Amino acid sequence: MVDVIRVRPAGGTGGGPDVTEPADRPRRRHAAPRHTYADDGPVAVSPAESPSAVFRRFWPWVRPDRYWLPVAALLMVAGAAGEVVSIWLFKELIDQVLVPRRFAAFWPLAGAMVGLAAAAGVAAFAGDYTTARVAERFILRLRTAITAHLHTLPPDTLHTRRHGDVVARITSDVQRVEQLVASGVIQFVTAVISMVFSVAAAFYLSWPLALAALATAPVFAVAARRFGGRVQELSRQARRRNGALTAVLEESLALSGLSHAYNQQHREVARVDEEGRSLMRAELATARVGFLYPAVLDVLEVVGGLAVVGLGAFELSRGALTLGGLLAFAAFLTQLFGPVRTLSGLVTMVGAAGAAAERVLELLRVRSPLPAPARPVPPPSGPATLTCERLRAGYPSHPGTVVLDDVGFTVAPGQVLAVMGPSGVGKSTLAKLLVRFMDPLGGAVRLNGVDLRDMEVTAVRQAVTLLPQQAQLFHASIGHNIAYGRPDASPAEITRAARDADAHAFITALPDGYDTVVGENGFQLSGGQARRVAIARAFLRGTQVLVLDEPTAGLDDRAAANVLGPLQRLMAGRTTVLITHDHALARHADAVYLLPDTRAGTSPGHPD
Ligand SMILES: Nc1ncnc2c1ncn2[C@@H]1O[C@H](COP(=O)(O)OP(=O)(O)OP(=O)(O)O)[C@@H](O)[C@H]1O
Repeated sequence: MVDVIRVRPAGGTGGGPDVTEPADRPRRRHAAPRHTYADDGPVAVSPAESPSAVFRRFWPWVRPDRYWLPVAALLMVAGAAGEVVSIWLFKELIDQVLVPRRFAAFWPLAGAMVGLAAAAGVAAFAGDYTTARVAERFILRLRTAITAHLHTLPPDTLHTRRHGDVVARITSDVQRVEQLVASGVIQFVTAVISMVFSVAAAFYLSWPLALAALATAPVFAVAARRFGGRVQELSRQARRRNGALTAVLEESLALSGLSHAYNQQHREVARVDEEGRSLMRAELATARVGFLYPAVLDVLEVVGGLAVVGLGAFELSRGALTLGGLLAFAAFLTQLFGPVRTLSGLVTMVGAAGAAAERVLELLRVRSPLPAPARPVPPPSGPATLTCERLRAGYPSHPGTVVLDDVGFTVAPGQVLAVMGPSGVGKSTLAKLLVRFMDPLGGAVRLNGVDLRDMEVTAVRQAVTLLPQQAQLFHASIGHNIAYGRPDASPAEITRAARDADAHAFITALPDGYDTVVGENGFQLSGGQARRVAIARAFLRGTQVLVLDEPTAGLDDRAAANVLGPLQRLMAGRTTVLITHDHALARHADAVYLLPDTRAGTSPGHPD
């Protein structure tokens, strides 16, 4: 029997907060005609962060491997030190074998050089591998942490972002951040220690030459500062463009059916091309500055080298230095420039990684709009009564616009309440409130009298199952999709749920039965089949409260009739809110609630 509980006129009186004054009347947004894809440029700019703030913020993900950082640095320094010592042996080779032509001294020196090279090679290999391990483990931890963080956000918060851009931040931006806080640190420490070694050795060999070689050092420092800052600025653009390209690509592939149907493939190609060009320009601008820096260093290196050779010739002529000493000095100079080059490379890398870090941090700063309760109440275990009390709801993206106002009803255990109303009246918004995907602006949703806001979001979902409008299937086997809400379910339980949902017959007719992989979003299934798989999933979960959001939407009469039986079985004995346009389906409810229409100038709610 269908019993109309209540029909409320638009902006009605009594109960809810007063929104009847024209000036205060909730506004509905009317989207202006739009012919472009997005009005916000590629993706939003993330706030700038100082390198030290970036380092502090990411340290927790480096921390578990903090002892490996000095180990890696030491191994790499050992490798570098081996090279310094081998240069020293080379000096001895010249001064003790070549100049005095004493071949007997050759073998011990040659043996020492080979042994040293092998030891240095092993140390360098171990250092590089340890660095790579620290780096990869950091990336893994951070990526997992960001993903976990994103999953604390309700779907609407996540959907306001471009998914492709989020993916770019979790993949390529995270990789760059790693260079800054893990491998970058090791490289920095190694380069500094190697530099100290080389400078000390150079001073030991000849302090006038060492001073001449270091004369250009201040110019290096100034150049590093200027180039580093510029690279960071340009990298910000490049990272944003990279996010935008991934976002466009993702959207373009997801909507390929639409572009084919409307013969707009060329426009999708053009969009990707356009974003690709923007990215290319940004990357080339960064590369120009990034590559100019080593070129400037090259000139400085030549100037330093010439100063050494000029002064070295003088020192040689007055006998203050041996030929071997001069050649060794020249070799040290290249050793010295090695770390200097590494450090200068780090300058541009820090700039690029800093820009990526800002984007990752911005993502980590997004907070869930659903506050956690101070004293969480556990979910009801037995029969549940669902109550909506003077519910008022709107979206933060449209402040001042009220979608639902003064919505009130009670659904007793085992009852089915059909919620109806014209398109856009807020039916799906109500569904989101009932599973706490969002909180109301006013009023409350209660389960056995407990406000959903007093429960952890996970507790709410332990008690309430939402069957969304779209079947939402993973690119996985049917069995996996059915057991998604209860991964511990046995094959027998999965089969029973599929039988209850009238899905068993078509599943067993598929080539691999329950192991058939259904493709992204279940594209290998018909709409009705996908819907029945989703119903089986809800069966298996078996919560006391069900929220069914348009379970027959998009199905033709026959497919809708096919899901009717499973739906009735699913709803039996459960507290159910059945949101629907479908009068045939609503007839199976115990009562019907017509959602009040808050839209200006529209008539009171009638079911379509
Ligand atoms: N995430 C959102 N952010 C801002 N506004 C939203 C959001 N989702 C829905 N709205 C707005 O809320 C209003 C109600 O939308 P809702 O999807 O709840 O309606 P509905 O009754 O389910 O419509 P339909 O029957 O067509 O599915 C619409 O005006 C819509 O524009």
